[in-house]
Amino acid sequence: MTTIEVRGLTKTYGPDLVVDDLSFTVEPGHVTGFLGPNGAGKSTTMRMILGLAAPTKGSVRVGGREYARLPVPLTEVGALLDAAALHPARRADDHLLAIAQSNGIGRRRVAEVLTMVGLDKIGRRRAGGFSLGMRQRLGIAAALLGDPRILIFDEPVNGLDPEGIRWIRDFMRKLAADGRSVLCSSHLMSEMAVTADHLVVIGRGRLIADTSMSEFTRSHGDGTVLVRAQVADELARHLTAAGGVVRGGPERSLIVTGLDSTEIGRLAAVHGVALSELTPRTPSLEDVFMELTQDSVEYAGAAV
Ligand SMILES: Nc1ncnc2c1ncn2[C@@H]1O[C@H](COP(=O)(O)OP(=O)(O)OP(=O)(O)O)[C@@H](O)[C@H]1O
Repeated sequence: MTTIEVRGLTKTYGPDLVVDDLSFTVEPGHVTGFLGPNGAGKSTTMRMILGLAAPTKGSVRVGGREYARLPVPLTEVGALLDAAALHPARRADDHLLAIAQSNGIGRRRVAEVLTMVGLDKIGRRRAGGFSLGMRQRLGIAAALLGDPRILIFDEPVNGLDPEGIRWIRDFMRKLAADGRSVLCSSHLMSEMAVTADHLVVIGRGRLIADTSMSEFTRSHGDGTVLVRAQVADELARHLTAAGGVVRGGPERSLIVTGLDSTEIGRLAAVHGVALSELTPRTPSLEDVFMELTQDSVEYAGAAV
């Protein structure tokens, strides 16, 4: 079994309810994006999945068992929580070897994971001199040591340059394509839009959405279509007569609601109106996310 099953998970710190009756399942073969505004409870949830924090209520099963009951956890689940958690004076390969040996994993696997993350040429260098991108790769190498079927990444692309972001994105997608379960937290919506297949969205510790990426934007979309025609006014009349709601868009375009692009194309053809553009518009993941979580952000900025 390669799933993560979170059931009724709850965590309080003193009077603060940080994770509130959260239930979701992370399935193999997908990158599951774990989204939420700052302070939503993502890291706390991940720490409970990994047995680093005790739930106040509820349960988590990793590969069918509680983390504490996994005989060799590293072979079941690998995690990148904080890439800065390195001994700066230690060489990269020694860092990995220490983790490997304490889990009964051999030296050969250290060389393998260094190659997988592209650090094989610099494995003898001290981690203290590594860039953030290299540290992230080293952290991922550590997570892969036990060849686990489940991987958890907490904000893996934070602070990385575009090349580093692309590398991590492609790597996560490859891990999922191998049939692994990948759970990746982020508050970067645009990044998740091109990385994740499935989304679990939380706000103030509560589940807001648990859905496929396409369903997420589709079900929350306003379903507008952008249309351009030489005779925009005439087209607008026909569309309105057919039950559409039409308003002016950028650069003399029309934004239509209430009719889909097939229907608009058909009406244009029937009335002999040539179209130069017909674009269904789904809202960006960021738009949907902002709308869904607006009540659950910790500190909202004033409009400027
Ligand atoms: N050990 C702790 N003691 C008290 N409060 C804590 C502790 N750990 C986390 N919290 C609080 O729990 C809330 C959720 O924090 P958490 O780090 O899980 O959120 P997050 O979604 O990962 O946020 P971010 O995107 O900012 O990392 C925050 O309000 C935080 O201050």
